Amino acid sequence: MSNPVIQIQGLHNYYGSTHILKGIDLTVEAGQVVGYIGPNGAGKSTTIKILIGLLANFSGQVSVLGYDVKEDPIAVKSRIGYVPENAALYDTLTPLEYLAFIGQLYGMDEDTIRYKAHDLLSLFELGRYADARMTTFSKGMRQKVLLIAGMLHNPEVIFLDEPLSGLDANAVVLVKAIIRQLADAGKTIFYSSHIMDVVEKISDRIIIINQGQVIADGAFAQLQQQHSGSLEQLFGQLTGNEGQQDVATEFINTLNK
Ligand SMILES: Nc1ncnc2c1ncn2[C@@H]1O[C@H](COP(=O)(O)OP(=O)(O)OP(=O)(O)O)[C@@H](O)[C@H]1O
Repeated sequence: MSNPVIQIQGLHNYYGSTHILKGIDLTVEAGQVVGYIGPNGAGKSTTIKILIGLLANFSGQVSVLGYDVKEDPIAVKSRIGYVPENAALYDTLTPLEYLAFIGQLYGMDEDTIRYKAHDLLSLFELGRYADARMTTFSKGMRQKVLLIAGMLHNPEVIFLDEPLSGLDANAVVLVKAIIRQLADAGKTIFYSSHIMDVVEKISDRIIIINQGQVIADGAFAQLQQQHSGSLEQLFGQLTGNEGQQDVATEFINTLNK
């Protein structure tokens, strides 16, 4: 392996006495789209927060773009992009004001921020809302602003936590194309999502974690050599949740009692 963008060795993390991440080892090269998937509570967001220097209560070696995230979290934060799940936007601001705030944090100059923010908002069909307060924005409109905020400074590595949340079908197609083209241009995309058919289609590599451990890692075609079917089916087989039809029947039987 030549020049890894993300390196994780022996990563463990606890919340209180609960052991969440139980020895994660990963190396990610530049130009890959990596889908990081797993059941609710598996530890995906926790891993991403550690990778971006937001969470320091862990043991093990973690570096991004060659910077140790514990020793040098500021260097990491300034070079990566992050689109958080369920982010609280400062919604009394307008998109332009919010993006100006984010751009300044990244040291961008005001003119660049203004024209980029304006153009990027227009490309996401939010141009006419650029100066509107975000208090009235729908979930998808907020998500679009968050996506732009995470990429505005054109980072080398982008971490996306459930990036398609609330987006309409056209915006999903657009974001998928942006992710693909960014990776083709050499950027690294590390993202977590529960939308299996999208993960299946856009990831060069899929990493499945369950209860804080990596249980599968490879291109979709490689994973299929051991477990045939769609990613959704494979996910069910590997994470022990294959009987969802029976669970649904039991759910309805319980409703009918
Ligand atoms: N701040 C916290 N304090 C205590 N426990 C936490 C905290 N954040 C997360 N956890 C616990 O850590 C575990 C992993 O959470 P995490 O958010 O990383 O999961 P996830 O894989 O992203 O799940 P989801 O798919 O539901 O978003 C869960 O059991 C969660 O309850």
